[in-house]
Amino acid sequence: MSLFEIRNASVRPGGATVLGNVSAQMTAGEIVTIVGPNGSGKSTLLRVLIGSLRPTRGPVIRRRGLRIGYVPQHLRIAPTLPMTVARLLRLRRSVGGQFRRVILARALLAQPRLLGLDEPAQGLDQPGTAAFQKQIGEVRDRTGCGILMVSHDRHMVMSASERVLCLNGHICCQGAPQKVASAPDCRALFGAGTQGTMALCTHHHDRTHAPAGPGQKAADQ
Ligand SMILES: Nc1ncnc2c1ncn2[C@@H]1O[C@H](COP(=O)(O)OP(=O)(O)OP(=O)(O)O)[C@@H](O)[C@H]1O
Repeated sequence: MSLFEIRNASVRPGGATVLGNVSAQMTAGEIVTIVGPNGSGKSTLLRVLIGSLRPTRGPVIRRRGLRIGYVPQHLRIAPTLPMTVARLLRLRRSVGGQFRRVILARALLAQPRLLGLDEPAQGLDQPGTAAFQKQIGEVRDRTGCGILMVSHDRHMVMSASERVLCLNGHICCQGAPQKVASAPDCRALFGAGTQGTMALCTHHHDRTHAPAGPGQKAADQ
């Protein structure tokens, strides 16, 4: 059985469509990455799938009793935490990668069956990214949990994922990263400036893409 399934879900905070008619599912032990341009709704979709945001329309069905761990894109330290500002800054600066690993370890304490990671490689250098990527694979192999990530990092996408969801307000296409990486279609979506580094979609696009960007309406299907 799937860990979750959403069918034709839409998210319209304040009336503007951020996600339109999105359907997705994921099975246990899968590593899936959501990619897309800035503002294409990746974090929003992740939040819908892990249950921290209710879609405006469409059912979200989760496996009964599904334990979910989540590492958000922006880490907020509670202002009430007894820590000096100097110590906090030192922590963030000196151990950016380790800090992320600690947050991941904390998310794993609850032994989640689904782990949502929003930009887990953010702030990591290449060795840090490679180590993190290895850790993610080990976590999956050890626990069998499904891992759902949002990432802009090509190495994370290409090496760590088994399936890629390409998003631009709706799911444009999905598939194995190595299968979709060479597709020319997606260059238009990600822009020529990427020189194809994020050209991750090979599937036929059944609609033209509106330019993506913050504040712009996504195509609602
Ligand atoms: N609660 C909200 N109310 C209004 N607009 C929202 C809300 N949440 C998200 N948005 C808008 O939806 C769009 C998608 O946001 P989201 O953070 O999901 O995109 P993203 O693909 O993760 O972006 P990035 O790559 O920059 O992190 C943005 O234009 C954002 O401003």
